Formats: sequence, C-alpha cells, structure tokens
Amino acid sequence: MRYLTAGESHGPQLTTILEGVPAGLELTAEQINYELARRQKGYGRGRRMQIEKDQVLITSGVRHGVTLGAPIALVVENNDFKHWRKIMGADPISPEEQEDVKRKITRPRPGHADLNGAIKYGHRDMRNVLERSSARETTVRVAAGAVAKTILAELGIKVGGHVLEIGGVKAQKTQYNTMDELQKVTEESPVRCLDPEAAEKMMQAIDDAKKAGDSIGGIVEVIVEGMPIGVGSYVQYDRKLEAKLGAAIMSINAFKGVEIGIGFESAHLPGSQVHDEIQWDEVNGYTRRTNNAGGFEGGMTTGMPIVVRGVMKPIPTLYKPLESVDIDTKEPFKASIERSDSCAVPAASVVAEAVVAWELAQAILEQFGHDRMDAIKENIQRHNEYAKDF
Ligand SMILES: Cc1cc2nc3c(=O)[nH]c(=O)nc-3n(C[C@H](O)[C@H](O)[C@H](O)COP(=O)(O)O)c2cc1C
Ligand SMILES: C=C(O[C@@H]1CC(C(=O)O)=C[C@@H](OP(=O)(O)O)[C@H]1O)C(=O)O
Repeated sequence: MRYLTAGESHGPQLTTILEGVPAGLELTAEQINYELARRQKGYGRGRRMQIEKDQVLITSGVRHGVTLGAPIALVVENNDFKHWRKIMGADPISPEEQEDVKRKITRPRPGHADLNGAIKYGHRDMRNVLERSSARETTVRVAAGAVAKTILAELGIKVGGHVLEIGGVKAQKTQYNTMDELQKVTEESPVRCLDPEAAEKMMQAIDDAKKAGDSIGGIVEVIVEGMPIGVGSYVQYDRKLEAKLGAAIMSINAFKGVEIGIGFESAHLPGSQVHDEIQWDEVNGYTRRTNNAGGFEGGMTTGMPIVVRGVMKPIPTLYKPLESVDIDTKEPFKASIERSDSCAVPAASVVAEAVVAWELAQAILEQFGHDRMDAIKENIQRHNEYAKDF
C-alpha cells in the first residue's frame, strides 16, 4: 500500500491517491470526514480553521460504500481558495493589480522551509515554497490515515492518541482503562489531553504565548492495541517497523523528535529495569509484565500496545518578529505576518495517529496479504492462534 499527496495550501484542493487498499473494505466519506474534523479542532489554531470545513470527496476506488481494490482518489477542497484566486494564478489580474497581487515573498521565516526551499528550487518568490511546505497538506494525510484506521479496525486493531505536554505544561494523568475511554476523554478536551487540570493550564499557556506574539510546541503520544506478534522484521534495516514509525512521525511538519516506549528514559536505567519480562498463559499466549519497549523488539511487534511519542517544535510563524534577511536586498528585517496558529499540538496528535495507522496497515498487508479483506482477516486469525500456542 502506498500513497502520494498533491496540492497547495491556498490552491483549489488537496488530493491523495491510495494504491493497494484491499477490496471488500466498507468505506464511507463520513468515516474520513470524522477524522478530518478531529484534525481541525484543537485550541490554539489561527483564523484559517474558521474558514475551512474539510470534507472529502471519494472520486474513485469505492462503489456502494465498499472498496474495489482499485486506486482510491480522495479530494478535499480549500474553502480559502476563493480569497486567493488571483495570487494563485487562477484568475486574470488587471494592470492596476499587478504590483499588489504579484508582490513576491522575499523574507524567509526562521524555522520554516522558506529559505532552503527557495535556494533548492530557485524560487525568488518564496510563496512557491510555503504553499507546499504548509501543514495544510496534513489534511489528506489524515484522510489516508482514516482509510488505514478503517482497515485496522476491521482487523480488531485500535489506534488512539493524546497530548502529553504543551509549552512545558505536563499532563499528570496519562492513564486510561480502555481505548474507548481514551477516545471519549480526548474528544471532549480542547487540547486532546487526558488530564483536565493540565488541559486548563495548557490552554492558559497557549493564550499567554498568543498574547506575547509567540508560539509553543509540545509532545503527543499514539497508542495502538491489538497488533499481532511479529509484524515487521529484524532481517534487514529497511524492514524494521519501528524505524518506519519513527520516519512517519518525523515526516509531520514541525516534528523534531520521536520516542518509542520509555525511549530516552532508558538511557538512565539499568537493563533489569528496562526489559519487559516474558510470560505465557493459555488465554493470552505470550505477554509482557511491563511494556517499556513500547510494543517493539528487534523491529517487530511484541503484541503489547505500541506506544510512540513525538515532539513538536513551536510554530515558526511568529507575530513577535525574529530576525531574518530579505533575499532581494540582503538587508536584515524583522518579519511581520498576517495570521498563523500559535499552537497546533492537539491537531498534530491527530496527524500522528494517521501516519502511524498508515505504516501499521501497510506492514499488516505486506505480511498477511493485500487483495481481499476477508482473506487478510483469516490469515491474521490463523497467525494469532499459531503465535499463542507457539
Ligand atoms: C497541524 C499543523 C499546523 C501548523 N500550522 C502552522 C502555522 O500556522 N504556521 C507556521 O508557520 N507553521 C505551522 N506548522 C509548522 C510548519 O508547517 C513547519 O514548521 C514547516 O513546514 C517547516 O518544517 P519543519 O518544522 O518540519 O522543519 C504547522 C504544523 C502542523 C503539523
Ligand atoms: C491550513 C492549515 O494549516 C496551516 C499550516 C501552516 C503552515 O505553515 O504549516 C500555516 C497556516 O496557513 P495559513 O497561512 O493559510 O493560515 C495554517 O493555517 C491546516 O492545518 O489545514
């Protein structure tokens, strides 16, 4: 299974084509729209989210609500496009408008793709960079992830996520009993946090940052329950599933770090306190007393919940100007901007769920077949029985 995305932030639409989705999966626009709406919520976002109401159009690969095994094309329109038609070159520009509409962006923002992208592709107008480097693209990655989640759900695998930290405010309560509870509590929290007291403080931190013209980042966690044992492989570096998850998280705009299980903490602990003891019983087969490894050993799943965390840096576009250099005049300047998110960590946690779901669904299909959902389901059931009594 693979996918590509296309589309500019202020262009007409975003598109993704998913190839290799098995036949026989029930898939509706509502399921995808549900995930798109989750990504749009979240405290700290800018004015753009009031303009957009992301809705998917499934233009191929699905008939009567069931996948055909053919490529699935998904399209999400940008409502904001109507305000950008001239700037994006979709409408003619009158001579009087030329100067205004064609004014180039020559002032790169520290922390964004502007300068490196302009040098790489030779764009003297950095709009040509920012249109594509914008995290608007994560809309269709979430749409692709929604399809992956639907495949996983059909196989009894659940994906959830939550926010652990925003702007230095840490969630104290991070435990939950079931994935359904995790889902319910985070849906009700404006910052997708399990700890209501911390959530209040996080929102205050976002307000404070916004007032100061600043931005803040944070940490998100994705959990996956129900993965069979032994998905991925240790035999070749590029087949290690853990590494693929790491790359997927790092591919999200503004993500600067990734951790699996207790991750960085294991640097400070002896092996006896890190490795998860193995046990066996007739009902559950092989399980672990703890899950410090976050569901992975040797690049393969252990059958325990997968726990992946990602670090998001603060948003680069700041109302409080940082120093940079105009690429035309080479003069230093302090940037001024029109609109931006001040914190997008809650939204990014939904993106993180989506990219993790995609990698896991991809790995499942690689191992258990990818033509028909019913055959894949049977293969996994057989594998789970085999692994239990192994
Ligand atoms: C959901 C989401 C929303 C974002 N919103 C903004 C924004 O409003 N302004 C901004 O400058 N960056 C925003 N970013 C971050 C930039 O897209 C990102 O920093 C930029 O593409 C440079 O890439 P890098 O940070 O991965 O190096 C957002 C990221 C995500 C995941
Ligand atoms: C549009 C989205 O996020 C955008 C991501 C983004 C960036 O630079 O990454 C910059 C902002 O774009 P604009 O300048 O048009 O407001 C965000 O709104 C979205 O998440 O759907």
